[in-house]
Amino acid sequence: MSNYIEASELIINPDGSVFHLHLKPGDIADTVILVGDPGRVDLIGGMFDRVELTRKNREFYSKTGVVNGKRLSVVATGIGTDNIDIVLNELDALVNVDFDSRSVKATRQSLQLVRIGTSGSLQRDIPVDSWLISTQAIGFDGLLNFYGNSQRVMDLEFEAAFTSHLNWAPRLAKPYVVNASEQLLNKLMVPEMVPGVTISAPGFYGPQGRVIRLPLNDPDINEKITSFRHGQLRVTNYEMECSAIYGLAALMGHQAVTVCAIIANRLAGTYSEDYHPVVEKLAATVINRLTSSPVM
Ligand SMILES: O=P(O)(O)O[C@H]1O[C@H](CO)[C@@H](O)[C@H]1O
Ligand SMILES: O=c1cc[nH]c(=O)[nH]1
Repeated sequence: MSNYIEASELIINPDGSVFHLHLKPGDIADTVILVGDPGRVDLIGGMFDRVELTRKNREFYSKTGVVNGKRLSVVATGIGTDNIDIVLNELDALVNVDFDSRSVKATRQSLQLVRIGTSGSLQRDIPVDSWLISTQAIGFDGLLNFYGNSQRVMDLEFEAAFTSHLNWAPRLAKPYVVNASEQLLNKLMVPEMVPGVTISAPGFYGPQGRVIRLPLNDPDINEKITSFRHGQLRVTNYEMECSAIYGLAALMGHQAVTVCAIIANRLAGTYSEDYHPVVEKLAATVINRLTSSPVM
């Protein structure tokens, strides 16, 4: 069968679960909340009316349950877009690959993927403890460039304006710009939510312009990012996963959105006194919006 996916390409564990996530087809809901911190899975699982299953392997900790009569899953991705490559490919395989015949199903299923994360602000007027929703993501990680036809989901005009403003260094991966799902943006847009454009960086320190001991390749990079404008849009924050979630979701036919609690303001040099209640209220709000009425 030409469609056959070899054992080395999609690794299925002896118990029938997928290699890293240790989840089996049917274990995940249509709506999946993605969090970086595995500790946030217990927080969100604690908001479920009933937990149906819990799985854990490495940093990939998952729960599926029911809230307000709607099935939801929460999956910890760990940190970084390299982990997102694993999580998105395995979640997609769980719904779109027949594990028995090892072939792609004739009918594709679209998941709703909602990342609840933490982030650092790049604009002075977006203070710590704000909530931010990412209308677009800019990937500094380069992950999406490995996939075929990926330019079809990229905003190349935005990319060109951004790289020109920053005088983008040729040794860095080409940044890519991808939009969030319009439907999920509308669903989660509450008055407290600040809309913004989010950079996903392939590191927390140098790649986000932080200097501890090592100097930066471009010491002015954050100032240039803060001053960049593309029409009405400005770049608002750094985190480490959103670009790959938006990019892979768009290529695979899933919907995705990211909301973050701002825990640091890079211009003011401030850090939240305690961001945990901010994340908890954000998660409760997201779950309420996702389960209070049909999303589709
Ligand atoms: O709080 P999470 O979801 O992990 O998100 C942010 O926090 C981590 C860095 O401290 C990165 O994963 C970044 O994206
Ligand atoms: O500044 C920050 C804060 C949280 N997460 C990040 O990636 N960067």
